[in-house]
Amino acid sequence: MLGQLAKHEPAASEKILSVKGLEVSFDGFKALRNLDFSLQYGELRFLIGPNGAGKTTLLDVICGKVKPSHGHVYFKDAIDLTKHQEHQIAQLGIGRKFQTPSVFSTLTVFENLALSMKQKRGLLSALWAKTTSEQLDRLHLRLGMIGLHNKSKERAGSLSHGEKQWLEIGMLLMQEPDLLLLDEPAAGMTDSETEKTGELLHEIAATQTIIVVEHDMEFVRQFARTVTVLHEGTVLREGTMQEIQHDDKVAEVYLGRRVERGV
Ligand SMILES: Nc1ncnc2c1ncn2[C@@H]1O[C@H](COP(=O)(O)OP(=O)(O)OP(=O)(O)O)[C@@H](O)[C@H]1O
Repeated sequence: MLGQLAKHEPAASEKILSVKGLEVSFDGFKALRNLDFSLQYGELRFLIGPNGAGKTTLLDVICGKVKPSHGHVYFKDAIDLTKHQEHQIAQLGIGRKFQTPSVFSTLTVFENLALSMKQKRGLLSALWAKTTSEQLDRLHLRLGMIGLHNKSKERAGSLSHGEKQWLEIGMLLMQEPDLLLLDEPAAGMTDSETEKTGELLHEIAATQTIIVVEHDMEFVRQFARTVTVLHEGTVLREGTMQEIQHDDKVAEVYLGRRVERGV
């Protein structure tokens, strides 16, 4: 069933995102400096680095929230995202999830997902319009993926923090984005919720591409394939977690300091 949702079958080596020479300045302070970064289809990429390294700013540029002073961000090879507005970028197939879940708490889990479906209708008509069987299939598929099938009729406000996060990921998935940008998806979760979230990310990466900004190194160690370390607005290192953990420079600027502080 998952395979039916894959709209694009690119070659394994094809890039979905290519960031070149990116620079972002806030009142003269360079939050990103000459940053190059690329991502292939189906990757689950973790972005790590010390506070202020530029991780959130990079996601903000990709989704159009922040415009760079220099550089380009190419999506699917030809589309330069720096030339598009935030809502256009969402329509092009990039979904962003912020750290705090924002679900409609008085609506049920099912209604939250139904409202998020990619459609031209307005919010109210979307809620009352008849759901087609194809849409129902998609809704049930996503409900299953996020582990909330048995809570579909419960109000979102009554869910646990972790369940709300999964619902929001499910809502993003209903938009069928090709690229998902997730900001600390496991923050504040219990150990078992964190474990489930990691498994969910791997399941999503079977058909879509994901960038995760993360500070929880245990989570990264357990679930990361490739890790990019940002430092002072640029890429310091990239590799497997194994490689990153044994890198002296990364230890000096980030991981070593975290160990010393017991984080
Ligand atoms: N809107 C803004 N105005 C001014 N400075 C900003 C703005 N947004 C970010 N910055 C600065 O840019 C730098 C990079 O911030 P950013 O939030 O991207 O880092 P980060 O790696 O995500 O950090 P953290 O892990 O703490 O979230 C920081 O020094 C931050 O203070």
